[in-house]
Amino acid sequence: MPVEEFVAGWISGALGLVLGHPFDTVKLLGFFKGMSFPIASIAVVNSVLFGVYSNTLLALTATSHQERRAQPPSYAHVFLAGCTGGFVQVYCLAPFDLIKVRLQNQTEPRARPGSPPPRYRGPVHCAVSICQEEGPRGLFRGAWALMLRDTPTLGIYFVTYEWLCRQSTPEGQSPSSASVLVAGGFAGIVSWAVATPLDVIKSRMQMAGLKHRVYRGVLDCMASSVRQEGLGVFFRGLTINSARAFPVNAVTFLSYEYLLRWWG
Ligand SMILES: CN(C)C(=N)NCCC[C@H](N)C(=O)O
Repeated sequence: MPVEEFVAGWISGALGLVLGHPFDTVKLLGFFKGMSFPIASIAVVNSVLFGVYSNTLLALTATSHQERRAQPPSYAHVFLAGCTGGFVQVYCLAPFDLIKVRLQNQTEPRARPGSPPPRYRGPVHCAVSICQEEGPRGLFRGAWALMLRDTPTLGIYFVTYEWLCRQSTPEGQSPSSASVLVAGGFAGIVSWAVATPLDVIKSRMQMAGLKHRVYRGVLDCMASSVRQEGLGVFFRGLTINSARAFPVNAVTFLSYEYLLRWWG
């Protein structure tokens, strides 16, 4: 199994995240809180995403990343490979994402005189506290919502990227840097626009019992949220998700492509 896509995914994920973290936490007035942790974690998650995506395409089309410019895979295969990568990366992402959301929801990162101490002192303390309070399975709170969010949207993510690259690149040639940046950025926007409703539900499931009531499942969380806040609740954070998604994914795809060209 070629490993270069896993390595390129790891590095490109870290580079993309540095750009996106302030956007990600501004939704919760957090800015740069908990940044060091996601760099390591999302780099690993991105490595799994791009590695599984590329190797699934290899299994479906018998073409390597380099060969795919001359023999482009069908969009059906790209979508299926993207969904597979999206499904598998949830197993890595779920604990990391839960810890990130819990830390970002702490508006008081450090104890201040007269104010209650923050619930979690950092990512490791957060993980240990969740395990002690809920058992290891507690680290996968919200994983179903994450799986429903990421599996289809990552198929859309890679299809959008491939389609936009092909629209701006002569047949059989590699896309230019500008094409990769634009295609990656819009792939991020389109996929996050589709993902936002379940992203809202996912975050509520992850904060259940702390900031939201405990839900009986994804559907209960959706119904309860609509009852209390209307259908608009599903689009909370859409603007910031989209503003963040363009630079993050433009850089992610550009660094991924260049690392594989350099490697290949
Ligand atoms: C809609 N979703 C969940 C995605 N498009 N995920 C893949 C992009 C991940 C990238 N590190 C980011 O944070 O945007």
